[in-house]
Amino acid sequence: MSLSENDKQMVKTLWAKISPAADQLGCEALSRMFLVFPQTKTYFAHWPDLSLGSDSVKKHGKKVMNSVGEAVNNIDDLFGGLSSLSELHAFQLRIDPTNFKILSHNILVVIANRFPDDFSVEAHLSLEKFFARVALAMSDKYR
Ligand code: HEM
Repeated sequence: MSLSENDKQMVKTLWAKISPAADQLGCEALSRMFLVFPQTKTYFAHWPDLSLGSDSVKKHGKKVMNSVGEAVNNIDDLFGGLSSLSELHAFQLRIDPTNFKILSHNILVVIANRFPDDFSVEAHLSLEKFFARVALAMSDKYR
């Protein structure tokens, strides 16, 4: 399933609106992921503190959302744009790729929660498709 021009425009417009809050969104998305899907915490056992809104979670949330912003900038070539991150997660970090869907879902939830007025049915659909592509692109180097 590929992104239509309309999807791309929708994602870019929504991102322009929400990106000033990206750090906060990233922190909330990770915090939710750790609480709701605790199996994801095993990859971060080396962090001193995985609790809701800890410094490590804040710092990492910022990094993750920076790369989501980069993905929006590379929306016409998501696989190219995310290839080195995919490689890192596949070969150095050894993350099971099913987890990409879990994190993407949590990012979607926090966007809906923090920006309910912008989360129209159309925006939801385009964002859902975008994150499905991001998750797929992040899984690309595993093969
Ligand atoms: C949308 C999907 C994701 C994006 C865009 C993303 C992005 C990133 C970025 C930018 C880094 C930092 C890389 C660096 O320092 O060079 C990173 C590190 C990391 N990611 Fe991801 N990530 C994603 C999904 C996941 C998932 C689902 C997991 C595990 C459940 C995960 C586990 C890790 C771990 C363990 C690190 C290293 C953390 C550390 O420095 O201590 N990532 N990720």
